[in-house]
Amino acid sequence: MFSVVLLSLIAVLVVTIYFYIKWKYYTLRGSVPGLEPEFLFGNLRQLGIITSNKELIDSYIHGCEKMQKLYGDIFQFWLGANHFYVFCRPEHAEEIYTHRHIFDRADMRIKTFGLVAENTLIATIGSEYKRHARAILPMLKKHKFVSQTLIITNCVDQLIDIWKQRYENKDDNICTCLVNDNQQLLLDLFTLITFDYDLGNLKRLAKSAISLNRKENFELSEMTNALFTWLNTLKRITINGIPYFINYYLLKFDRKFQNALKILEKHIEKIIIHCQQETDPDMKPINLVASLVSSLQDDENLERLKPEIEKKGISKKELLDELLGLIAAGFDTSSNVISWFIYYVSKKPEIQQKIKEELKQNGIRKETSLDHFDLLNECKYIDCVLKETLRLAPIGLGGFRTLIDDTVIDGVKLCKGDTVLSLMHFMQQDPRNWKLDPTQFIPERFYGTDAPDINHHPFAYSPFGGGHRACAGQELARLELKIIITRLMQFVTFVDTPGNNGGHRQQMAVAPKDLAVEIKFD
Ligand code: HEM
Repeated sequence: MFSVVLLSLIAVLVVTIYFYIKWKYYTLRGSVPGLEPEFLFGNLRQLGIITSNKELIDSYIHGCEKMQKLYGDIFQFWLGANHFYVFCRPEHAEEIYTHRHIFDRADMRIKTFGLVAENTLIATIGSEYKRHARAILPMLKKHKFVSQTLIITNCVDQLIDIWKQRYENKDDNICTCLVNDNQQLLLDLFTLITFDYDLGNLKRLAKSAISLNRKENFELSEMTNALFTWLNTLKRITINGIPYFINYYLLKFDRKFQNALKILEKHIEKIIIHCQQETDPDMKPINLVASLVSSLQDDENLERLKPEIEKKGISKKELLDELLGLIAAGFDTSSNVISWFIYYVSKKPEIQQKIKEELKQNGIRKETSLDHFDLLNECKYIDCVLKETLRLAPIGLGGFRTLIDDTVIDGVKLCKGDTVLSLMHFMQQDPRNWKLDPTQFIPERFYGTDAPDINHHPFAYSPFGGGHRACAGQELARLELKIIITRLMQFVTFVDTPGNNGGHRQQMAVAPKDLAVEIKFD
């Protein structure tokens, strides 16, 4: 009898919890249109983004685009358990990005990043954010990197040599692993210029190209492997639909993830020691890691006891999280932009030709070393190509913000705690915002003072988000991408092939699913 009562009570409890979670997390709110979400999956399965066993088969961007077609410019959306209101007009973006006292970094970002690196800039707000920003933001300004041009070109040169080894004068000369190649390029390059640390992936890639002439037989470095485990975990917890506190405990017992963290801690400890040995404490920090290391707290225990507003500097754990967060934010985005650039220009040889002519006109030939970024100042067409790539490439959804006060956008009442998304990618391709066909890759839309789309609405184009929480690395990103594009165009031409079909593959950012080009060496 007792056990029957107990079982009944448990059953009632489970059903109550189920309905509570369903009501709290998975129910349409107010009058804003949207698809009634499914338990755990939200709208992801309904929109064909994931399968029933949570395999990602399409990008979140396609999902949001389908919703816009169904419901118009304002709708609600569930990415797993994460609910947000989506806004699709530049006027909405302006409202969201310019009112920093109402819209701050989104809770879902704080919580998901917080599970894998709770102290990264991306996952902090208020005084804690300001303390981290003081150590990081000044070091991500463009002028801090212009002297690193040679490091960037050296990395690109290594990759071009790898391609030569693999494809020059070979029958099988179609490259289908560019997304991976570009990831290794950006990982090595990013850790070198920001942390003065060589991950050695390009060297490994080169070795495998020489010894086996096969691109698949390539072993990642220990740190890169751990980094990918960490990134995949971040991607998984973003979409697995499980409430945060359960994910928190699942991660505590996830051995693969915990091992990866230990490996990352070990390598980052090495980076810190190397940096401390190399840096003169009386000199100004010369790179990002040096700035972070110089901000390390003298007495962590003492700082921990202070209220946040009085804390100074960052702890060692915070430094580890910052480095991970910056790699996560910086490498996947930039490497996918390069992959999309290659995809778009392989379809338009005339654009590659125009870039090459611009380089020649500015005296930049094959043998010209790009040791001064100033050399590229006059290459305005390349700027337009990069701008157009960032407009069309489906890198991310846009800016997420959580409200810290009630407000109204375009007649929609929003409450403190609600999360909104300014759907940047959609706006960048919405025909209402562009004169020339926005589905086409046309750098000329921005080229020259009277170019057709030069006077677009300022908030119709925001690949780096906007406002006080816009991308912290955008100056670095623009600089490294311009140098990479230039260096590639100094030496190679990308030629379209029958398997070069594009499509979306959702990683942290979105990569082209089928990128297959012939690489011609000029
Ligand atoms: C083409 C490359 C990149 C793209 C398209 C990109 C895009 C973005 C976007 C859309 C956001 C969200 C902005 C918002 O919510 O308004 C963001 C945030 C961020 N990005 Fe980037 N990013 C790129 C490269 C980088 C690089 C190279 C770094 C670092 C070195 C970086 C560091 C960050 C950080 C730290 C944040 C969070 C800022 C904050 O929370 O205040 N990003 N990025």
